[in-house]
Parts: sequence; C-alpha cells; structure tokens
Amino acid sequence: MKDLPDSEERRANLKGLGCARKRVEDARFTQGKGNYVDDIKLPGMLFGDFVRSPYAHARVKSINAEAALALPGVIAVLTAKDLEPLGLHWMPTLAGDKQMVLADGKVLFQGQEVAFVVATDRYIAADAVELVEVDYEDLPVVVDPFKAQAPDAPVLREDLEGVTEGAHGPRRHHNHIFTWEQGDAAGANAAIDGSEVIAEETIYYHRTHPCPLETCGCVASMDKINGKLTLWGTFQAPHVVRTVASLLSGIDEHNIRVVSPDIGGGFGNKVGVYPGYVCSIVATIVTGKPVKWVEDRMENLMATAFARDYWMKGRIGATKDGRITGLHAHVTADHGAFDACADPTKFPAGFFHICTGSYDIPVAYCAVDGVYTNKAPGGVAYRCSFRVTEAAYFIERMIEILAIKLGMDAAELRRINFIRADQFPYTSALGWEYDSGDYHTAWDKALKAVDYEGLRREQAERVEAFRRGETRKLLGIGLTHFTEIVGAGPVKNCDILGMGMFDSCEIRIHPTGSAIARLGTISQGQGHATTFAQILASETGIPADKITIEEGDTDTAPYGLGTYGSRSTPVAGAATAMAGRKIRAKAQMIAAYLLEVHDDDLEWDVDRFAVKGAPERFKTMAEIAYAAYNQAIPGVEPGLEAVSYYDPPNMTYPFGAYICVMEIDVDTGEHEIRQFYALDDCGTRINPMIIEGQVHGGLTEALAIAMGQEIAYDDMGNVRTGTLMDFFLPTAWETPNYQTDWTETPSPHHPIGAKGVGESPNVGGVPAFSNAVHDAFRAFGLTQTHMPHDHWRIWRTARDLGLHG
Ligand code: PCD
Ligand SMILES: [Cu+]
Repeated sequence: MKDLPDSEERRANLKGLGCARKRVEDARFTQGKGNYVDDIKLPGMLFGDFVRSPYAHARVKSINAEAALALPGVIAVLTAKDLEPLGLHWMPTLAGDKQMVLADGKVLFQGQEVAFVVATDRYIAADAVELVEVDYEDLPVVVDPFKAQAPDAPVLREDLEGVTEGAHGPRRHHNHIFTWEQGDAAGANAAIDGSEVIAEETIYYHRTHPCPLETCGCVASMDKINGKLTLWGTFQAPHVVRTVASLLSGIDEHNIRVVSPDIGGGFGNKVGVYPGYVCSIVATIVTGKPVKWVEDRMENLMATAFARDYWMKGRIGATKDGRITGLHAHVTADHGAFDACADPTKFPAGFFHICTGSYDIPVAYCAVDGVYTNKAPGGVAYRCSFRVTEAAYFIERMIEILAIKLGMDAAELRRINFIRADQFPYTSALGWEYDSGDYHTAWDKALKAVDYEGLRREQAERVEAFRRGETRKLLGIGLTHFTEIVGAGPVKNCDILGMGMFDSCEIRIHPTGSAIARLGTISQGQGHATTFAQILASETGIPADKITIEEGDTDTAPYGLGTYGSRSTPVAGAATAMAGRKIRAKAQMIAAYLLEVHDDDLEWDVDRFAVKGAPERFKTMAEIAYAAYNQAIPGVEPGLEAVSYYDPPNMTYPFGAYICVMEIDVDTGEHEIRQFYALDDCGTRINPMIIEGQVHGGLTEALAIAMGQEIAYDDMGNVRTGTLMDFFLPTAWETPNYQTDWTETPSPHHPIGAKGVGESPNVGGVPAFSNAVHDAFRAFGLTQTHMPHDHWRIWRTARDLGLHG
C-alpha cells in the first residue's frame, strides 16, 4: 500500500480504547463555562427556600405564615396542608418506604423540611423563612439504633403504627424497618464454633456524607399553554426522575422533560428524590412561573442523603494455619427517619453480601436489621451506592483481626485465602458469581512494589526504638485487597421501584462521517463525553474527536437508569459497544454493495472495510456514511443509526490491592501518609488517564472518611458537623501523593471486557487507611478502634494503650 498510514497509525488517530485522551469537557470546566443548575435563569423565575426543623423529634402544633406572606416579594408559603389535597404531602422513597415532603404533624430529624417559601428573590425567600412561626412541642429523641429497638423506645413513625408488614418483610418493633438475611446461618455458626481460632469484633462504619461541591437543586417550569413541565436538576438518574414525577403528579410522561445539565460532583448524593423537587414542581404549577430551589451547604450536609452508619458484628473462624472456615455478619443499619436508600428492590442492604470479599470462604451468613432513628434519611451512597464499602471495610478489618488472633502476617493470611485465578467464574457462599479475577498476581505485584518485607523490618525496628524511648512515632502498614461489584444490573434481579436496571445508547452517524451518541447515563465529572467516544471510535472507526456524546436530556436520550454504582461503563458502556457493532454491521452491507463483493468477502480494518486479500480495495467508515445517506442502495434503508438497550448478564467484579504506609505521632495523634500504593484492576481500560483521576479522587474521599469526616449527632439529635468548619473536606494540603498501578483482567461477559472503576478507590481506600492506623498500634495490643481516625481519636487510642507514659 502506497503512502497510506498503516493500521497502527490509523488506530492511534482514532483515540480509541486505551488512549489517555485529554478530557473534552475540561475546555469548558476549566474556563468557568460549565452550565450548572444554578446557572439557569429564566424570565420571571421565582425562588424557593425551606423552613426547616430545629428539633430532631417534635410535634408541629401550628404554622403561622402571616408575617412571611406580608413581606413584599413573597408569593406563597406551602405547608403539608397545601400539599395534602394533591396527595403530595408524602412521597414514596426509592426503597419502598414513604417520606414526608413537608412536616405532616411532626418532624423526625433536625433540618427536616417544614414549609416551602416562594418569593421573587432568593434573599427575600430566605428572609421570609425567618418570619414563618412554627409552634413545636418537643418529643423524646432517639439517635442510637440499639436504643431505638428497646420495647419502650419512642414511636418515631406514627404513620406506621400497627403496620407489621414492611416493604422487605415483617416488622417486629415500631422502629424496625426490615430484617434481611442471606446465606446459611446454622452452617456458618457450626463451622466457626468448630474452628481452632475464632475472631469476633464489632466494626462501626460511621455516618458520613458525600458533600459534592455543588449542592442539590432544581428549576421547575410549567408551560401551562402546552401542558409541558420541564425540570432541570442535579439528577444522577434523570429518566427515573421523569417516571417518578409522572407517577406522582399524574402528568403524562411525554409532557415531562427532565434535564440534568453539568453536575458539580454527585457521589451518590444526587440519586434520590428530595422534597425540594416536589415543592418546586407544585410551586411552578400553582404560580405558573418557573421556580428555582438550590440548597445551601448546611442544608446539604444536614438533610440530604448521608452514607453508611452500619454497625457490623462479625465472627470469623480459621484453622490454626490460617484457612478461613466460616464468616458470620450481623448488621444494625441506622436508616434515619425514612428508609430512603436507593438499592435495587430485592436488596434492602444493597450488595452487602459481597462481604466475603476476595476470599474463598466455604460457608457464610449475613443479616441486616434496618432501624429508624431521629436522623436524616438516605443511606444510599457515597462513591459506592450499594453498601460495598461497608462490606469491604468489614471483611478487611476482620481479616486483620483474625491475623492478630493467629499471630500471623496479614498479607500472608490474605494470600492463603484468596480465590484462585482458576476458580473463576467463582460463586461465593453468599450467592454472587464473580466474573473474573487474578488476585494473587495483583497482590504479589503490590507487595513487591512497596518492598513489603523491608517495610515490616523497618516497622519492627521502629517498635524497638519506640520502646527504648528513641522515637515517638509509630509506623503503620495498611493492607487491603478488595473485590467490588458494579454494573447493576441484570434486569432479572435488579430494579429500582420496578424499573429494570438496563442501560442504553443511541448513535447517529452524520453523512460526513462524524457522529452523535446519546446515553441513558449522566456524567457528574467522570468524563463520559471523553470515554464513551473512545469506545465508539474503536467500534466504528470514527475518530473520537468527531463524536459528540450527549447525556441527561430525557427528550433526546434513550431511557436509562442513570449513573451511580459505577454502572455506566459496565452497562451503558456495553450498550455503546453493541450499538457501534450494529452500525458496523450495516456499514458492511453498504461497503459490500459499493465494492461489488459479497459481505463475507470483507474484513474490518480499524476504520474501514477492505476486500479480503486486496487491502487496497476498501471503503472507509466516512465514505460508507456518505453513501448511506446519499446513494440508493437496493434493499438497504437510508441513514446510519443504531440503538442498543443492554441488559447485562451479570455484574462486573473489579478488584484491587492497596497499601498505605503511615507515620503516627503518638503524642499529638497526627498522621502522615508516607506512601500510598494503589493497584486497580478494572478489566479493559478505556482511558488510563481518566482511570488515574478517578483513583486519585476516590482515594482522597477515602482518606476523608477514614481520617476525619463524619456526620455526628448529639443526644438531642443536633447535627454537630453541619458546616465545612467541622465537616472535614481534604484539600491539597492533606492529600498525599498516590502511586497508581494496574493489572488487566477483562470481564468475560462485557463486550469490551471493561469493569467499572469509579467506586473502587473508595471501597478499597477506606480499609487501607484505617488498617494503617490499626497496624501502627498492633504491637501494643490494639485490635479495633472506630473511624474516623482524627487526631483526637488517635491520641486517645495511644493514651488508652498506655503509650503516653
Ligand atoms: N475500565 C474502565 C472503567 C471506567 N473508565 C472511566 O472511568 C470513569 C468512571 O467509570 P465507571 O466506574 O463506570 O463509573 P460511572 O458510572 O461513570 O460513574 C459513577 C461513579 O463515579 C465516581 N467518580 C466521580 N468522579 C467525579 N469527577 N465526580 C463524581 O461525582 C463521581 N462520582 C463517583 C461515584 S459515586 Mo455513586 O453515585 O455513590 O454510586 S458511583 C460513582 C468513566 O469516565 C469511565 O469511562 C475507564 O476509562 N475504563
Ligand atoms: Cu458500590
């Protein structure tokens, strides 16, 4: 072939799979040209703001809005009484419970929405909020999920009094939501009881909050002339919002358009449906004007979806040489005032039953009790939608504690129990089918990269030096090998409120050989516009730079379940590849006609179909696209478009090996992360640079959670960490350097072999940081201390161990 670029050169030009392509969205983000919800300004737009409860539990005796309504610029003050005739004073949650939109007779957590003020100006709305007089009568508060289950505990959900059957089975107490169990209880107990070594511990994963930079908000606009409602909002699942809005309001779904514009971080905080959305919709219908509601930072931290708050009691057994014999887990899950998780319907504790982790455990059992308390609802997410972080933290702590009991090296204990590469696909004792993995290879690579043996020697010397009084600093080596489960999920067992969890992609190739693809997902910063174009580039031979990716507008995008649970790559990414393949199949028929050969005589070569054995006779995808629109081809419809709805056969199981090396100052409780090594295996890597960015971001959130972040309540149910003065958000100052690495074990069932990665660094990061703290004190007898490991708590641990002399 003459001077034509060869296949490799042409492949590089595509910027397809594996290319560290620069993020196309950053041109606008780095120049302040993003378009976020709060940037939307419509003529005549009104503004909403909430009156919120200062009490965690109180009866609402009366609401007097007179003074507020008298303030010039105030248009309306909505209360539950106004919503009741519309049937909107309560709304269904994604977990099969219901939740007050506005306080109906009582409030159940501090910050709960009591009244919605609508005014011509954001500041007038805020002033009017202060003028609304609410008469509360305070009630006894329960913030402890164990006390909530006492026979004489106050009844929180009076609306459920006498209801003995919940969305997930029988309720056995007035503050009990559900009990969900999986596995073989008798078998696990018998195996553990008969073991040579048994470790038992309660592991608490505290309550925290995703705290995205942009808070939640929406703009609702009802066009009364043509009956169309448009809703712009910070939605991680715009189609779900459309369907739910239609079901709640009775407006036909085709008359509702939901748009997620640019989103300033979601992290799971923007999956759920909040009262602000419902109130804005009602307000626009009532006033006929667009209504904007954007919460402030304190409202976001106090009232929108928190994460975790899982008390996990574990028992694990082993032989004296370290073979795990069985695992038993019992969780008390504090769901706050309403069960507003967003787990697939069948799994009220998400995928917590991945708690056997990376290990070949013969028999296991887990049970989760969901409980109501006087705290904000939510519980769904924070860089892990479905309780996988909780599960990974649980098993990775239990392994460390077992290693202490065994007097064994924790790296070795892991190695002995890993699921072996030849066991995949592997069915776990709790019923998951792990698609692929090679844990031993990843583990050895990680240990070697940090010189694990050397670190252990240094640690032993440090302990000696400490005992001799030569240093006040201890060295902790935090190990983690996690297995994630992402890509919900097969429609056969994953749905949310009955909506099956498939995803979609629709592609249009334009006549001149560029394209637009639309997906049912929505980027919140992950870089979908960059990476999905790369998948398509490799599938269709159209350079990624010539492909626009559009998400988030329900009027144009195909139906999809949105972005959370690292499902975009496993599900929508698969749909993208499949739609690309449909394009290619049609292109092949067109090329065959143009080249006057049989379809089967053609072969695909990067960006073209060439005649087998005669590579100089070819048609590029661009030429084919032109012909598709402009040439009459017998038996073939004009145009070049495809759509794919993809129902994955299984979830994907990314994994990783993380090692954190931490110095701890015994006298101040301060820590310093000397090294953090993170090896991730997410199957086929689409964009290594974006993956690295995802890992950096996720590790930083893990650092935040493990080392300081928490939503803390006092006994009265007051939120003690409701501002960024007290809620720890790491900056570049606290963030260490991360050393990233990878292995690549493709998913056998995903069309391009890719698994998700966005959640992994949080799932693996939290136990790595926490284990490092624990490991530093191992020589001095520490087995378990609860997160977050802020300076004060570390200092206290040192004191309790008698290290302050
Ligand atoms: N293999 C592979 C995988 C992946 N990738 C890439 O990476 C990313 C991610 O992915 P994924 O994993 O699939 O995921 P998605 O779905 O997309 O997303 C989600 C996630 O994501 C993460 N990340 C991030 N980033 C940012 N920037 N922002 C945000 O917000 C965020 N968020 C977070 C979270 S939280 Mo949840 O909601 O809790 O559940 S879940 C989550 C994208 O771009 C993709 O494409 C690649 O490249 N390759
Ligand atoms: Cu997850």
